[in-house]
Amino acid sequence: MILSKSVIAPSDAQRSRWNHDDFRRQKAVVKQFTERQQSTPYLIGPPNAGGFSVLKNIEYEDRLPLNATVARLSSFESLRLLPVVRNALYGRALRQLDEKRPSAIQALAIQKMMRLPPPTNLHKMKVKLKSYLLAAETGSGKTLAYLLPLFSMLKEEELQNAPAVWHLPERPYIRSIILVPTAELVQQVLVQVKDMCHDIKLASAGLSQESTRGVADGIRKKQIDILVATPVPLLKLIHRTSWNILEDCRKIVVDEADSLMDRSFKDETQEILDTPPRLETLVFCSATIPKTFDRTLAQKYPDMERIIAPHLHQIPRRITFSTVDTAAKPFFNDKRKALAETLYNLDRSDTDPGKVKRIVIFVNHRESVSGIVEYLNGLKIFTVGLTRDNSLEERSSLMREFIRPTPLLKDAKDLNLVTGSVKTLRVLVTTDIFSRGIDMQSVRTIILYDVPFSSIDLIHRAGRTGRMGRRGRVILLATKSELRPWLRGLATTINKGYALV
Ligand SMILES: Nc1ncnc2c1ncn2[C@@H]1O[C@H](COP(=O)(O)OP(=O)(O)OP(=O)(O)O)[C@@H](O)[C@H]1O
Repeated sequence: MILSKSVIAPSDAQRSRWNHDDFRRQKAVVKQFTERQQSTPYLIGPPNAGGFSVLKNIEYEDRLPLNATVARLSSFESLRLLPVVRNALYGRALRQLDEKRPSAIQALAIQKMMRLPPPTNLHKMKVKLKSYLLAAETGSGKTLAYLLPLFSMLKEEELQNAPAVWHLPERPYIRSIILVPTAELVQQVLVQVKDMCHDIKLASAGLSQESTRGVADGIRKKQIDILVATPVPLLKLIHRTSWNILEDCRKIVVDEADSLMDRSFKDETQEILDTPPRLETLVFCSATIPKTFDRTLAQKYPDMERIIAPHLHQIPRRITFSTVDTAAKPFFNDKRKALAETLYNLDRSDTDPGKVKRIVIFVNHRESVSGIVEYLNGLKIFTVGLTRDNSLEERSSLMREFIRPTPLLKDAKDLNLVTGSVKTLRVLVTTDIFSRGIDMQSVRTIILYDVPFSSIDLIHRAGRTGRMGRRGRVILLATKSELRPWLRGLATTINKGYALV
């Protein structure tokens, strides 16, 4: 999974188990790694470290030139965006910020995606598919990185009266699609799209497994510029419509693309991508590039342009990572006790004085959620659980409370906080349904109750805090059996800014 000298240095017991060749090979990797570490600020480890390597390794040399480009593009004015889109960005998406600057992935994505096509090319009826991969660390503003070019392209086509627009029929149509994996993300992205499109004047709609049949069928009767959808309901709609409902769709964004292109979703996603007869722009967006995803993209879209932010696969330095050894005294492998003690410490800590402290606990299996919720509530720590078993309505209302700005403690009564011994905490126990894409700006602490299955899960779970320049902390609880050698060095590895593999 990871990659530092400390992580892969063998213990005496291991040393005796390994044969001589293995050990020499391992030593060579450490040496190579250490040399690179001394000469580069991006500490990328050997891909075989820990014997668990799922992410594509992005070489330092490939990251370096990007920094110079990002530095040059330090304002939205220096990027080719339509004024109506820039105004909606300033007046709506970033209205609360005094200084409005693009993040690295936004600068790179807008620069590369808005470069083409020149206006004259738009008069050709058949346009070659242009595909992109946008990859950047969690909380780095990837949503706007694909929305801003999408809005600009759609609007530009209207203003130039391009074939994509004058060819549009009187009947209903869908001009572009944003595919996301969950109903929560449909809601989150749609809110942002609708907010900005109020000014930009583009029509949008949402479709997920939670949409009623009436809502789904209603989509067939509308003229939609941007449809935000999950794959399965969209596919069902395509199948039960007698004409090709994606006849006029020329742009598709696949958000959380590594998950939408993995085994569980791949067939549905690919069928959707293959349905529009005149697809021009295809954007895959992700915070992680697993090797399998990388291979799929290379095979299916060999001409794809890869736009990769310099800090991909690193957990941002503003997030402090620590490990609690639950095998040690005084927990003696009692993980729940270690969790309670960790929460008591957070309650007493002086971070966010006078404010409610929001904490998210991730577990690997949804069956574990209710037990932990019961246990913590028994200790008068206000805790709620959130799994797929909750209705979308319940999930949305719980989510809203964790997403909106942190309330002051004096207002906490309004939030129905229990009057227990632990007054400052509001805890959410959940699984990976909440780990991807959800923008929890006011969550400062993430507790990993279980060791994540892979570096992919680790990056997404940890990424719910420390978003867009904010500080955060991640605490991993590990029992004796889970404390494998690479795990002991994980905190050092992450806090030094190593990219995970
Ligand atoms: N240029 C910017 N300046 C300041 N804040 C921004 C900027 N762009 C986006 N944001 C804010 O940063 C937060 C994170 O953005 P977003 O949800 O798009 O991140 P992400 O990269 O998609 O994360 P994840 O990988 O977890 O899905 C959002 O609240 C968004 O409004």
